[in-house]
Amino acid sequence: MDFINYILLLLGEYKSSILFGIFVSLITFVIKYEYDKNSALPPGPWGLPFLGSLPWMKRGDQHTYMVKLADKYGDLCSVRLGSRLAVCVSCPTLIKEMFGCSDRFIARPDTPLNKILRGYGIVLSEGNLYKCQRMFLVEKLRALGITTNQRRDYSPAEGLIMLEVEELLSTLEMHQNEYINPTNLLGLHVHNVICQITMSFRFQQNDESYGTFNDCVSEGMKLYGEVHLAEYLPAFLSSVTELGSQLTPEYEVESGIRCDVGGGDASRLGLEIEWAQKMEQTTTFLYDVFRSIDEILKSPFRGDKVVNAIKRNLKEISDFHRRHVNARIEQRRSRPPYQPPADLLDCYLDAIRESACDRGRGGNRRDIFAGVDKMQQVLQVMNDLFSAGMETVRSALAWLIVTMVHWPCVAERVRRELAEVTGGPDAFVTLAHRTRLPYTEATILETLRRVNVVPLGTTHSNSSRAKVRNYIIPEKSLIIPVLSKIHMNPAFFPSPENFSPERFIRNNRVVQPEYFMPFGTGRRVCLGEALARKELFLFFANIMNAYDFSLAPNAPLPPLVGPCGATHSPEPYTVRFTKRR
Ligand code: HEM
Repeated sequence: MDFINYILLLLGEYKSSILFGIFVSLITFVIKYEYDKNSALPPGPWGLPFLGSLPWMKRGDQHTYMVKLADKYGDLCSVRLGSRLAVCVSCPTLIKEMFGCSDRFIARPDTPLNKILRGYGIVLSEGNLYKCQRMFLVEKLRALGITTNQRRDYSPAEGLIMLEVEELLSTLEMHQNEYINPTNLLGLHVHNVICQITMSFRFQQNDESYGTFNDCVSEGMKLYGEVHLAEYLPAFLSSVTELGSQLTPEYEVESGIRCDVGGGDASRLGLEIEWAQKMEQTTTFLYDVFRSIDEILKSPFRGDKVVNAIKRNLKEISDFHRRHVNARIEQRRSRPPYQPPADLLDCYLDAIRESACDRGRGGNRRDIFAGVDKMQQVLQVMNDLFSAGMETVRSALAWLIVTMVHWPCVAERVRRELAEVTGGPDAFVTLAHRTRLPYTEATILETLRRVNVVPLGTTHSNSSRAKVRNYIIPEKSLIIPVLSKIHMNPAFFPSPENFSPERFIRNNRVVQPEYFMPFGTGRRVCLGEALARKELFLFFANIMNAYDFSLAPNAPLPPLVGPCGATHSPEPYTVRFTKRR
């Protein structure tokens, strides 16, 4: 009893010292725990508690930050983005190993933005749905002649692209000798290629709806590719997750043919706007804390601008697709069944009908929709193909004009090669010419390397804890392939700042090293790679063959670095096209 009293007396007397001792031990424990946890991770900066390294990342410039990290910590490093761990990989062999071999690294991260789409579509889908959809799309694109094999024979896809090339060349003729920004014009025709493939539709010149739609797709890519600070904060994450789970399917399909597109949409849009508003509030708050007022005022994505951008974006894009899908469903009602599909939309509607018939007959054919809402899936695939397939190719073409203005000697050599093979500026360049135009093709590859249209690829994630090079990567980390670091690494590309198409030519043939990966690599390699390569070749070679272009006298050269969201595009510039004789 005396002993207990003695202890209590001591506790009373040294209360503050004991509390202090407990506090110090706790802090030491937390630091040691964090240290032990982090010591198993790939090297990287510690960052701030809760925020990680977010305050150091400029919006629209995260790829530069990732490149700097790789310079400092090596080709496998880690960085905290708020509560999320991101692993940046800039070793091509490692990227191939991680993305190519198993299913472990092919998931997509569950960021709030991704949650809004709830895994529909192709870019963000996972698991069984992803596998079935990828196989389905590869097969259907192949049927249109869109394969990586260099086929010499004419394919339907080449016909669609050539139609747009011809239209572009005649528009350029109308604007001869004016200084124009070619980016939107290129965008219109690239857009038409993907519109034709997906829905047999094309925009006309001066179509007013095109301008708005085009702005939405571009803005969507920009917003999607940016790191929004608020996306990575735990408190915010939970509220967004709640919103995500409330989103209900807006399309109902019965017997595989009815598409009810009324109701639900407004409430879904409302939730997404609410989400965007919350995100913006938090982002603005953090900006207020971490950046100077000047910088905030300069940011083009402040305040209601983000909310309006996302709002307009979602509405315009979904309205557009909904109109076309509805019109097609109507059209199919009045046409004889079992006609060959005209485009991807027809392929999908056929698949929906077939699965309904199969179910009706009690069949057990594999369901390519893996049990998800079919019409929602179709619409999101269309959306994904539009976004992924337009902005990338348009930016690459706009960059090709910039690099040709920067390096006129290369442009001259491309034109010489084209003249020798095609016979002159009045001829059309086709895919049959491709193998005889190695310098032209190598110039396209060198542009993709030098400007990096998709500098950070698309973020992957790991479904389970993984060990890589003796480091531990906790499950559901963000895995970022830093493609721009690889393409500007002097160990792979000597004097990387120089523009030298010759690095892709050996014995007069185009050779692409394994570490050149502008379309990513592995299981989730770009689905549109073959289409993009055909488009880039046909548009670029034909423009170069038929036109000279130049900047206004005394105009500065357009910079080789431009705004970057999911894609990296050039700053606006103007050039004058003159028909070659
Ligand atoms: C210059 C043009 C293009 C470039 C540089 C490019 C680049 C890329 C890259 C780096 C990825 C990420 C791969 C990964 O996750 O590891 C990707 C994915 C993707 N791209 Fe492209 N792309 C281009 C054109 C296109 C076109 C024309 C289409 C449309 C048909 C397209 C559709 C897609 C799709 C659907 C994915 C997601 C694939 C998946 O998750 O399985 N891309 N692209």
